[in-house]
Amino acid sequence: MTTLQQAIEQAKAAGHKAFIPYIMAGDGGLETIKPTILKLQQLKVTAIEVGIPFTDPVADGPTIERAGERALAAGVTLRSVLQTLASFRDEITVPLVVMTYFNPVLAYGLKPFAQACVAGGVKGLIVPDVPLEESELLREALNPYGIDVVQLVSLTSPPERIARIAAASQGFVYAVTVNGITGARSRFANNLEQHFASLNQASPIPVLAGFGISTPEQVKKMGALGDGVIVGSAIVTALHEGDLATVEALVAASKGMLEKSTL
Ligand SMILES: O=P(O)(O)OC[C@@H](O)[C@@H](O)c1c[nH]c2ccccc12
Repeated sequence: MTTLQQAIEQAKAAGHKAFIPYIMAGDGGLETIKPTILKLQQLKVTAIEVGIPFTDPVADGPTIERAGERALAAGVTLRSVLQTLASFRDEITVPLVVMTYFNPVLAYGLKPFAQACVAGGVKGLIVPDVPLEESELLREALNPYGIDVVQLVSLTSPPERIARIAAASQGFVYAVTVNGITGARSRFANNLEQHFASLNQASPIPVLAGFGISTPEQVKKMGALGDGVIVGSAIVTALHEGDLATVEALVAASKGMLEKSTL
């Protein structure tokens, strides 16, 4: 079992759902990366998805797109993020999952990228613009360094494709809960139960829901469909506004600490 999967299984064994916050690395400047990661680690999140700012973030909605623009304006790059992670590597105990588009990785070179990930304590990788058919390239480059390559399943994937994605994914399966881009949603499709039931059955590893989840109630509801949730835009907004109470409430919901459900 990989480190990432282990962390998720530990949450499960404690009676919790996994909670993975997404942060835009360097939103607020490179120097914010360390305190942000250490704060989230202190809140006992399961893992942290570290987003790399990119000029053409095709899967991202306005919240993450703007956060990326702020980080890019601050001069943040894939290389400087990985160097920053390496600078406090000894203090990182939570598994980190880097989320980047493929172009910066290609420009870096797969092997130097893998080595820089290891130096930064990275345990997993999400590259949304590399489809299943091309993903072997990433696994070949990253797996020798103990880094998982997480695959995304969309709502429209047919059962046979779901099975192949679940078999190839490592650490967990990222089940996208909406058709479209990242960002808070007030409503979700009503066939999610059915979709997750077949996904849970097809997957030998944990299944986490992500996209659109932005309130403690949604964390509870979507977490219940599988093994946990990934929350991006709501976390990015809260961190940008310095609103730690919201971050804490989202994490608490994954641990069953919601006081009253307003579902
Ligand atoms: O922002 P949301 O709707 O909470 O979705 C999670 C998401 O932000 C994060 O996992 C992510 C950010 N950018 C991505 C691109 C593709 C897949 C996933 C992501």
